[in-house]
Amino acid sequence: MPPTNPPATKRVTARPPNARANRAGPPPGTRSAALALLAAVFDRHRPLEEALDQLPAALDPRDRAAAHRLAAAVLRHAGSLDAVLEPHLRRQPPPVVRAALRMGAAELLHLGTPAHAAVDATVAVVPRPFAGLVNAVLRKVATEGAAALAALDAERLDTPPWLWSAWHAAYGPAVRGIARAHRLPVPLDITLAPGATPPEGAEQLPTGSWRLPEGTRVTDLPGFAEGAFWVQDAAAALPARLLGVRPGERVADLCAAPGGKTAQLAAAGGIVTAVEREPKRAARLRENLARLHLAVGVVEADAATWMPEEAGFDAVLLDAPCSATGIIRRHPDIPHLKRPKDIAPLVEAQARLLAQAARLLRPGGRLVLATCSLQPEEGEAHLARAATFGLAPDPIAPTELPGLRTALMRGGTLRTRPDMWEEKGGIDGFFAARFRKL
Ligand SMILES: C[S@@+](CC[C@H](N)C(=O)[O-])C[C@H]1O[C@@H](n2cnc3c(N)ncnc32)[C@H](O)[C@@H]1O
Repeated sequence: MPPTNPPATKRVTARPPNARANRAGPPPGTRSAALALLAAVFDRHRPLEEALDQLPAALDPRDRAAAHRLAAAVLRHAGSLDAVLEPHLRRQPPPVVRAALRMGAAELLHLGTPAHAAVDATVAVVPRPFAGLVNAVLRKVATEGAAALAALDAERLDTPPWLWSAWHAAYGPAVRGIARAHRLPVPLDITLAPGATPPEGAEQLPTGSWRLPEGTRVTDLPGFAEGAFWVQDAAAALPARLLGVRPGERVADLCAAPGGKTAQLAAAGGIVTAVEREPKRAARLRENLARLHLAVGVVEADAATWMPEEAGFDAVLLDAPCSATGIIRRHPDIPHLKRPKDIAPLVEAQARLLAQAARLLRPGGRLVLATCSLQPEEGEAHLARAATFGLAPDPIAPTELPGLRTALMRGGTLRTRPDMWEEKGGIDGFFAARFRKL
């Protein structure tokens, strides 16, 4: 379905992103908060989003955003930062000191914090016996770090070897572009509600999404609270569009929270039932839909077994749970949390969900399967399986992907990768395929 651009009625103005200048680095309190985020990911293997939710409620939202930015810089560059730090360390420091060193080095080498501020503030958050070490090492990094970093293969160092091998096998030399994209700042993409006008400074992408500069805080944008738009990467906006929902059609969205795609389906006029298994995530889905003033039936259930009294849906969207290796740009904790052994159980769960999605459709009904993964097992490998569930391919046409023809694969499936649209600021990695029920 081609994107529809609502007529402009009024323009709204965004507060400039990162309004605080970087004269002295991040505001006070953020480095301790960033250390807490890094400990959650590196030491306890918990997702960054969860750790962000657990920061003290009293933390100023700007400090929270700065801590997030700092932690994200460390997670994005951890391998190359370690390689820069290593020559200056005689023995392995304790985890909190290692995290602080990575953080100080990230400020010096990636965030443009002045050397004195980065060094002094990092020294202040480490246990006293390590203050001298951290001071000495970061002073070295301040003077020699940039040259050391330039001499490294940072793209490779910042990519877990198993992912590099898998992406090289799937995409050949493009693996380097993918790894490069993971190290770059990421713009903010939004989808506009029908009839809403874009925030000032937003640029429209060929596929219909709107893009704002990196560092824009969405909650600061006029129109956010009123439900004029929602956050959604340009690639994430494609699967629901490809379903081509018409007003009045009955639509099931099987793995729905936080609800970006549900919102698109409802905004297109579908009568939508959104299924979500996790109660907390279902609550967030309801909140988001309320902000957007969209009426959707939300069901808390396992979509692999959910069967309503009245099935026979016109359209089903299955945005299946996956390894999320396509969204590392926005979630730099993923390479530190996922392991090769995580893929097989996810593929199995996706296959069960696909079988059930097929059962929910009326004959002739449409299904879009999507995953935000770059692993072919979680995408292309499902095509052969779909045939056994009575699903026939419904190839995507080139005209449905304006400006993104390179993402259209043989057989009419979609495969976006983070190295695409490099000049525009990149795009997340998604797989999507459309089917018709026989
Ligand atoms: C990839 S996310 C969905 C993103 C969402 N479609 C959007 O656009 O905002 C997958 C979601 O599916 C949920 N989920 C995972 N397995 C499920 C299952 N068996 N039944 C229902 N929901 C499930 C997860 O809790 C998660 O919220």
